[in-house]
Amino acid sequence: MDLTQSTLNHTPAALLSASGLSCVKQDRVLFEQLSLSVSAGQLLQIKGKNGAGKSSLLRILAGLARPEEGELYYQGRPLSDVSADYAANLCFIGHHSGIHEQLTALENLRFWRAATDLKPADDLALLASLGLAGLEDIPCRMLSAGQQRRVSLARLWASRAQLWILDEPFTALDQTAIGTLQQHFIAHLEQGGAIILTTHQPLSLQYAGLFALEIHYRW
Ligand SMILES: Nc1ncnc2c1ncn2[C@@H]1O[C@H](COP(=O)(O)OP(=O)(O)OP(=O)(O)O)[C@@H](O)[C@H]1O
Repeated sequence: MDLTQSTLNHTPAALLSASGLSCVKQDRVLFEQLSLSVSAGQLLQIKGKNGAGKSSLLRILAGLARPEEGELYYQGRPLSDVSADYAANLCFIGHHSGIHEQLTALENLRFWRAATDLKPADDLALLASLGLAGLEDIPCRMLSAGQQRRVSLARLWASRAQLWILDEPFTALDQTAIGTLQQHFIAHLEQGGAIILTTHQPLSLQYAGLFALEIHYRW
């Protein structure tokens, strides 16, 4: 089983790299000796069947869970030494939308800006650009699944983080929204950003810096 990207390195040129990662859940080894790296301008897609361990890997890469074995490096330095810098330069959006359902779309964005120390900006215009005009003041629990996902993803337009880690970002989105998001991915990558994501949908991006890593399901 090849769980090592061909571009692997831990030099400062790599924004995030990992070596020898292993993860065990419920006595099942999801993956072991997994190594990867992502640099500015690169998008790394984590592939694998349901239950293979993609979300578990993303949580480890985001610093939200610890691997059984292995090391993570941010800009060539052990993640544990630079965790605050890493967190400040990371936008993680997990499987669930991560929005507060009792709050409106606008309140969610403002809450998130405050929590991440971002300056106030024209969130009404941002929400309108994501097809949410007229829905800004409705509690998010009353929005559709795709609309809630759009509110969640609005963070990617507001964030200054260089690294995005996204778990199934296209879930519940219609084709228009998927197209808008993919264009935004390209713009982020062209500006020196980096993205690690999972998706069960084929990526239709025309971009040179795309890489993939497959986690093979293990019993
Ligand atoms: N918190 C947990 N406690 C126990 N087992 C867990 C936990 N989280 C995940 N697992 C198990 O780990 C395995 C991998 O789960 P994970 O969510 O990483 O898979 P995935 O590849 O993202 O799947 P999918 O494509 O369905 O989203 C599953 O068998 C799951 O039951």
